[in-house]
Amino acid sequence: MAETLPTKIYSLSNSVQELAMKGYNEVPERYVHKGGSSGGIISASAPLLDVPSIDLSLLISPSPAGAEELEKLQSALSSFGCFQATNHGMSNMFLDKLREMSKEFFALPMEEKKKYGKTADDIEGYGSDSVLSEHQILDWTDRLYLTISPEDKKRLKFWPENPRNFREVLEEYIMKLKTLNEFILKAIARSLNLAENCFLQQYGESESAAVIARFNFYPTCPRPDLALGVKPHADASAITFLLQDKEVEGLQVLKDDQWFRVPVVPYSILVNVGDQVEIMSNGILKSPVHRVVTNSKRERNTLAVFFIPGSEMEIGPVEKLINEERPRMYKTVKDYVSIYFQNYQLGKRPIDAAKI
Ligand SMILES: O=C(O)CCC(=O)C(=O)O
Ligand SMILES: [Fe+2]
Repeated sequence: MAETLPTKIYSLSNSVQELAMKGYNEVPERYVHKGGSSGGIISASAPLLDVPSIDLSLLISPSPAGAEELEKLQSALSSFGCFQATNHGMSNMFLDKLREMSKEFFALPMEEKKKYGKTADDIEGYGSDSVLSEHQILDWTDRLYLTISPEDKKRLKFWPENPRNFREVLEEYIMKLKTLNEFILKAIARSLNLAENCFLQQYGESESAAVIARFNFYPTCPRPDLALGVKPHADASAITFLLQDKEVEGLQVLKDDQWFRVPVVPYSILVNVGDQVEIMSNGILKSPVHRVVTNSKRERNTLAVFFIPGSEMEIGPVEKLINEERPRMYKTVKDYVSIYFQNYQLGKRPIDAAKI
C-alpha cells in the first residue's frame, strides 16, 4: 500500500522523479494549487481543442491550395496561437529516435543524471524547479535544460554523453528546426500580406539569437487534481516547437477563459508562437497561455525547443500592422527574456509589461 506523506516534507529532493518513486499517496504542500487562476481542482478532462493541422509543404505552393493553407495558418495563430505541423521533413523514425533518447536519459540512475545536474541558482542542466521564493508553487516535472545557441553560451558539461548518440541526434534535430523556424517566420509574414522578411529581420539572423532545448519529464503524480506539471504561462520565445509524448496527453491551452486539451498527433510537431511574435504582429497573432496537467498512471516525456531573438534586437509591432483600427498595442522592447523573468517571478503575465 502507498505510504502516507510525512507531514514534515517541505523542500524535498531536487528531483520530482525521486519523490514520485517513494509512492506517497499525497503530494507535498509545495506542489499544491489551492485556487486562483488555475482554480483549485485541476481537471484533466477539459474539452479537446481542435488544433489545426498545417501542411508545411503547401505553404510555399503557388497553387490555390497554397493560398488556402496560408490563410489557415493565419487563422490558427490568431485564434489558438498554435498549430500541428505536418510534412515538416523529419521522418517518423527520426522523431521516435529523439523520444527514445529522452526516455533513456531520464531512465538512467539518478547518480548518472546528476553528473549533468544544475545548481540551485542556475537554470541550465538537469533538475527540477529552482526554489526562488517560499510562496512559489513547484511544478511536478524534472527537466534537462540546454542552451544550443549562441555557440559561445553552449555548456557542454550539461550535455549527456549517455545515451551515446544524444548530442548528435539533438544537434541534427536543432539544425532541422532552425530551417523550419525561418520558414515559418516567413510564412507568417506572407499570411499577413507582409514582406516575407519582416519578422525574420526583427528576429535577427545574428549569431546572438538563442535556441534553448528543454526536455521535460513528468513522473506519475498521486494527485493530478492538485498539482500541475507546468503552471499556466505563455512562452518568452518568438517560436516554440514541441515534440509531444507519442501517447500521453497533458498539455492544455487557455482559450476564452477555458482550458482545452491539446490532442496527441504522434508525428506532427506542435508549433506555437511566443510573446515576441505576438508583439511583432501587434497582437494579431496570440501567444497562447498553456499549462501541463499530471497523470496518476503514466509518465510523460516532451521536448520543447525555443527560438529567441538575440538580446540586442529591438522587437516591436511591424509598422504595416499599425493603423487607425488597430493602433500600436506594444512598446518596442529589447532583451524580452529578462523582462519576462522579472515579471514571471512577480506572478504577472510578462507580456503585459510590453503593452501600451
Ligand atoms: O510539455 C509540454 O507539453 C509543454 C511544456 C511547456 O509548455 C514548456 O516547456 O514551456
Ligand atoms: Fe510553454
